[in-house]
Amino acid sequence: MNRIYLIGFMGCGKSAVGRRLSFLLKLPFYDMDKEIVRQTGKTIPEIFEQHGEKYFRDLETQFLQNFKNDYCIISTGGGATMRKENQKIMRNTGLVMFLDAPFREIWRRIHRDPNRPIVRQSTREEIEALHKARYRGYKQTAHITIRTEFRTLRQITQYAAFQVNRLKSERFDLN
Ligand SMILES: Nc1ncnc2c1ncn2[C@@H]1O[C@H](COP(=O)(O)OP(=O)(O)OP(=O)(O)O)[C@@H](O)[C@H]1O
Ligand SMILES: O=C(O)C1=C[C@@H](O)[C@@H](O)[C@H](O)C1
Ligand SMILES: [Mg+2]
Repeated sequence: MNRIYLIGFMGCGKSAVGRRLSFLLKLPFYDMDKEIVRQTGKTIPEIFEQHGEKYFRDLETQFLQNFKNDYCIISTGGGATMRKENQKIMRNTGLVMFLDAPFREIWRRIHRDPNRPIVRQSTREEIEALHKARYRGYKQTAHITIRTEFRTLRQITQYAAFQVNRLKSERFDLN
């Protein structure tokens, strides 16, 4: 139990909070999407186009199975909590924090981004339905849910750091 996983829908703030938390707690930061891009030498849209979504989901599971570093912060892909297998690995190897942002805010942040194949191919209603369908999975996977509405990135990061320090003595071995 010595990693911190940030989970949640696309655009909820995982990368932005992860970077700040990494600085505050002095722990290295890994972005799962970026690691997959680095390992495959392909962009995420390329992976989806050339190999399909299932292949990308397998890469996510492989990343979680093979990742060896401890004492770090990992920002996960927005769909990485869909598989039970992935949920298990995350809960068993770290503290899992769900950044819970309201859908209208998420949509405002992601709808023009060309690097998100799922958003590019879908309507707002479809993405909202996906958010709804995944919500329970995020809640179930997380040890802690952080509601981000009306909070700045700084406030969210400080709250996350407070939770890490609070839980450290109980079950989270970061020393
Ligand atoms: N609480 C917040 N207040 C203001 N801006 C925010 C907040 N959370 C995130 N943002 C901004 O929203 C955008 C999306 O955030 P970010 O890239 O961190 O999301 P993400 O969860 O990593 O998404 P993905 O991994 O799917 O790309 C960024 O420009 C980020 O600075
Ligand atoms: O929500 C999703 O299914 C995804 C989110 C991104 O982080 C990437 O992992 C990819 O674009 C798929
Ligand atoms: Mg990100």
